[in-house]
Amino acid sequence: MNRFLSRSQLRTRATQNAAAWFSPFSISRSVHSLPFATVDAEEISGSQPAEVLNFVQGKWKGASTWNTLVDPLNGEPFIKVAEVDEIEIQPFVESLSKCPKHGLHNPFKAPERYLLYGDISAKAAHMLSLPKVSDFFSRLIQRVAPKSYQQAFGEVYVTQKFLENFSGDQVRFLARSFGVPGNHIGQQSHGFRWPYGPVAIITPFNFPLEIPVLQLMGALYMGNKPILKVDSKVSIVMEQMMRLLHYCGLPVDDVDFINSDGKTMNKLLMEANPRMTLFTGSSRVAEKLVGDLKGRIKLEDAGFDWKILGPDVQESQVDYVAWVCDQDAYACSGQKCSAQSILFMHENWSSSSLISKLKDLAQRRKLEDLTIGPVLTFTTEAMLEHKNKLLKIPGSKLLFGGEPLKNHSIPSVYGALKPTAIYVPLEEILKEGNYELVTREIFGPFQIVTEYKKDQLPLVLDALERMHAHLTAAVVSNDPIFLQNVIGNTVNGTTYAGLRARTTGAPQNHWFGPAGDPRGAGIGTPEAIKLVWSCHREIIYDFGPLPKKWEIPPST
Ligand SMILES: NC(=O)c1ccc[n+]([C@@H]2O[C@H](COP(=O)([O-])OP(=O)(O)OC[C@H]3O[C@@H](n4cnc5c(N)ncnc54)[C@H](O)[C@@H]3O)[C@@H](O)[C@H]2O)c1
Repeated sequence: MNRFLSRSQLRTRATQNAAAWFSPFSISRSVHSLPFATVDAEEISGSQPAEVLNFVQGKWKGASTWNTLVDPLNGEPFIKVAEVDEIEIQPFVESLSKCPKHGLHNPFKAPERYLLYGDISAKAAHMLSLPKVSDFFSRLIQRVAPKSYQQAFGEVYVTQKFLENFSGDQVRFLARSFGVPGNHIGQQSHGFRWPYGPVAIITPFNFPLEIPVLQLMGALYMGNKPILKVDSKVSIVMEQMMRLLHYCGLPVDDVDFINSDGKTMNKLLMEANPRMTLFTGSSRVAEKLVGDLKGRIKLEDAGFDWKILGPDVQESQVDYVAWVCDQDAYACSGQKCSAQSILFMHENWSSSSLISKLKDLAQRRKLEDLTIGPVLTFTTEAMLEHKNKLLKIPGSKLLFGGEPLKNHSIPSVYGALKPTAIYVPLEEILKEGNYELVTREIFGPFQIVTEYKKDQLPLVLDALERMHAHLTAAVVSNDPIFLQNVIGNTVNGTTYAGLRARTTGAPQNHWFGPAGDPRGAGIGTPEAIKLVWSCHREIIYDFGPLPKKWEIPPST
């Protein structure tokens, strides 16, 4: 999609739709500004820096420290985040502790709030459907987590559709219970979905809107009171979304929103003792929090996501498969937790034009439209060093990329690398000394490519068995026996299978999350919400009456 063309189209539609939503009095205002927003995504700059606040106990609040963020595209200081430090966490701790373990609502308490959240979701979905609003969030995402307009818009769109899915009565259906007849008259057991009460949500930088909104709303739907912390680099997006949610009727006491560094948040968690924490981010921090929180946590952590190209190749499909590989590995500059990290090609594919087509597609990515852009958690040097280590493995070679981006002003705290692919022989990957290096997640435009011969599928499966993260995967084949073999011998939580299989794609219509780990969380679907944000409670009704002539039996 051409960014400028699409934005002007969006603007026209925005004017029409906004007129239907806002009162006649506010139409002219809505064309120029949004009723909830406190920033203009286009205007934020060194001379007009934006400010990001915290929200606690029903009020927007500053902090004693302002963390200044630099524009990832030019290094200009452009956003000031009020970051709470360790001695300022008390209001957040108190606010969370006001919520009882049985939550703000449950099937026996304030059930009207299930309907309230259906209404809030419907209104928020409608707001996001207004092109002016979706354009605002897409641009704001681009400012802090540079990705193409279409990728940023995708986040807004998924969020809108998710909110539509949980409009009307759908929130109360999440809390659907079931009953089983008992052993005698008057007895019945009922299973209920119960909230945890005070909970915490911690999310990373790469999806500034989608991940926090989907998890936040899931937590609220089930009756919890969350404190939400988004990576400060991008928390401006969620700060503005909080304002939109308040505008759509979110009760101000239901959610606290905090900006802080990881250490302060860690301390807050230890003091506030939330009954459940949902962590999305690196495995390093995830494992630390599992210990600190004594296991009261669910994880969406690192992904070293794989794709296997099966034996069935038709030349007419090569373009398509190459295009999906390019999108999976390099869209959002490889900064999706579902990004393709390693590609296992059957030898039939290596003899096709796949790699040369993949190289052409990767090379048409450019900084101007952000189809390639800054890497926010790896420097260029760190990625080049990783490349050099890989190239020392016997038989490995650079397929393409492997150089810094040119002609840019991305600050050196961030990375800037051309889309890169490195071939490493399968036998070498499996060697003890190499395996950890090759399967290290590089959160950037970086993938490993390897080849397997027709009798080497067991080696591929061995490589997959040894991985520690099992998030997404793709098995590109329409051969049912091949698919059965690979799916039956692996565990990834979100696995695409078939000729059109991809590793990325976390829409609202299917489960997204790791498998093979009892701590694994999920996002997006009713099953994910129920699993992450509620626990099972069984009420066994036993009303009687007592049998006639009942007598006290002997002790047992
Ligand atoms: N599985 C998923 O759904 C998913 C989605 C997106 C990203 N990720 C993963 O996230 C990683 C990239 O994000 P990142 O590098 O910013 O992750 P990160 O773990 O460094 O940070 C994630 C969040 O945790 C906070 N944090 C850091 N230390 C903390 C501590 N001690 N206590 C509490 N909070 C703390 C950070 O401030 C941030 O908000 C990649 O590994 C990627 O695969 C996973």
